[in-house]
Amino acid sequence: MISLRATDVSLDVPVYLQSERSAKTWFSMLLGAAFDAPRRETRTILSGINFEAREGDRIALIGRNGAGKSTLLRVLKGAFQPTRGSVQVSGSCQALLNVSLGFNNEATVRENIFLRGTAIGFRPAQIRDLIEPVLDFSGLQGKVNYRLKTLSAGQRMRLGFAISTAVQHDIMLMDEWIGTGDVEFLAKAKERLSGRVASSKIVVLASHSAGLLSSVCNKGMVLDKGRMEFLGDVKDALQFYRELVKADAQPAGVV
Ligand SMILES: Nc1ncnc2c1ncn2[C@@H]1O[C@H](COP(=O)(O)OP(=O)(O)OP(=O)(O)O)[C@@H](O)[C@H]1O
Repeated sequence: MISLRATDVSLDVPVYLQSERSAKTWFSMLLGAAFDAPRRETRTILSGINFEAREGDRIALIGRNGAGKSTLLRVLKGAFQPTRGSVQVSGSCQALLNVSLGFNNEATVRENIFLRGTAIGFRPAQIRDLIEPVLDFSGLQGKVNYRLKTLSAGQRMRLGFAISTAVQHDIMLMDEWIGTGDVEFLAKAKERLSGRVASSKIVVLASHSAGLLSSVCNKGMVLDKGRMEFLGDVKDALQFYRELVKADAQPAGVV
């Protein structure tokens, strides 16, 4: 049985704040910048998140910039350890969060397929079988022995995308759709993602596009300042979010 459960998940991170400078001269400002010790504070980014996703659930993560969507995806993937609470994952999990994770600029394309494949959790034998399909999908057959740093940004993105999506998993965690790359690759990438989403048992997708979220997802979770404010049908979640934003835009004192 495939499932994804977050139990009372909270995440605190340390932040280092530089004190406000009101120096009168550029020299005292320079001295302040060099010698003022930053103040350490703890900031809560996620607070008390509880939910369980089961087979067939496609959850839209909805919220303003900085609400905690990407952070929650990273905690679900295990990239960040929650400060309190726990995450239980049953099934294989693919995260499309950072397509250049595990890349090394000095290594060749072939070596990077190994590096990235290892970072994702593939075994060496599995990675060897993936080399040809990855090169084929990314259109980089002619560049297999080139160093990564000689590739364009779009070619690197193609490579990262081709590796990350090479294998179908049970659970898919995604942050927006990949926006770079040329028109031809974008069409290919969308087709592959649609296939992966359709064959995944559980999907969690963070995006600001209401159209995309309502076409892919059946449930929606609204995050605000790291708290889960709503979980339910995706249309109700989008409506809840619109009202939340509208209420905050009202002048003080207006109900
Ligand atoms: N490593 C970190 N240290 C300190 N604060 C962080 C760290 N990572 C994220 N934050 C803060 O956590 C909050 C949530 O960030 P997150 O990237 O999860 O937001 P988001 O909802 O995905 O936003 P967006 O829609 O802009 O992508 C933000 O206020 C951000 O500044």
